[in-house]
Amino acid sequence: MSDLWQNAMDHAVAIARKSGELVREALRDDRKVMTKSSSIDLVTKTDQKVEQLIIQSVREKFPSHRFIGEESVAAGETCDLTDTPTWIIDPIDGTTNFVHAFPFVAVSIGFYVNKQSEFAVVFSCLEDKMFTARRGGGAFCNGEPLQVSDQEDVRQSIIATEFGSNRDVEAVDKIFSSLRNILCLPVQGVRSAGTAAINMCLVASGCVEAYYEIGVHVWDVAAASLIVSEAGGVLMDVDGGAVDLMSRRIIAANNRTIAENLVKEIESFSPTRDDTPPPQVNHY
Ligand SMILES: O=P(O)(O)O[C@H]1[C@H](O)[C@@H](O)[C@H](O)[C@H](O)[C@@H]1O
Ligand SMILES: [Mg+2]
Ligand SMILES: [Mg+2]
Repeated sequence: MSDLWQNAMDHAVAIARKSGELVREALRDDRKVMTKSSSIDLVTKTDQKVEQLIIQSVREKFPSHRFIGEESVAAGETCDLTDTPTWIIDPIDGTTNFVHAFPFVAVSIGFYVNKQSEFAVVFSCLEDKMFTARRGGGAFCNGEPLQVSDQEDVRQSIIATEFGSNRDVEAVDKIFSSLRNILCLPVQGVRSAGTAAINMCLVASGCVEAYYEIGVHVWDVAAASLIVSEAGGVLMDVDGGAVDLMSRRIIAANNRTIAENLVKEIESFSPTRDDTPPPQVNHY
């Protein structure tokens, strides 16, 4: 039977590759930085250009589809996931890396129908690694199948996490307290690639056992979540419940045992959800 979404997935791979070329060119010539919510929440013209490129090209081919894009939401678009086919886009995952030429930068495209992930593309454009997954069809890197690590012992694991862009002291204290608990289990190592999507692809590749973060956004994790689950991994909320992509909290792990070990050590908190409507402005 033919795959209903094959055409869309082929387009996602092609446009992610083209976007990656644009990112690589910009890395050589144009990394002018602007800020969003704070002095450490960075955006560049390239983030905006890539998001526009992806949205315009998809709109031409699939006019009825909807979008959730990081830079469109920053510009005031809503962040609602409905049953309509929706492309969830992070044009540059790892903007701070991009600005500093730290070599992990990804273009991330997730595709959801009826709120279920159908396919995913994460292009780690400086490593030239194209990660893909199709629901029920497995996960791949440059066409090679991916499989999570079979490690069951957290003490023999590497855990990835990030510090995010929240510098609120209470949140930073919780982040450090969780990190301290996990380091002192002890685990064999803690790593940060600087991008949620690549951290999760490292889980899918079996290089790290788990990744967790509080403060991510839906566009950071929408694509890589399917890549992790299709590689045999699990997704969990930091309190141990089912993951909710709008909640800005995630554990992506090779198996439940490792994920549950992390749940015990993480001091959780709840950032403002991505699907919270913006405050109403009264024009009297
Ligand atoms: O803003 P971009 O798209 O570069 O993405 C984010 C990363 O992916 C996070 O894991 C990470 O912790 C950062 O906060 C960063 O916001
Ligand atoms: Mg991102
Ligand atoms: Mg981004």
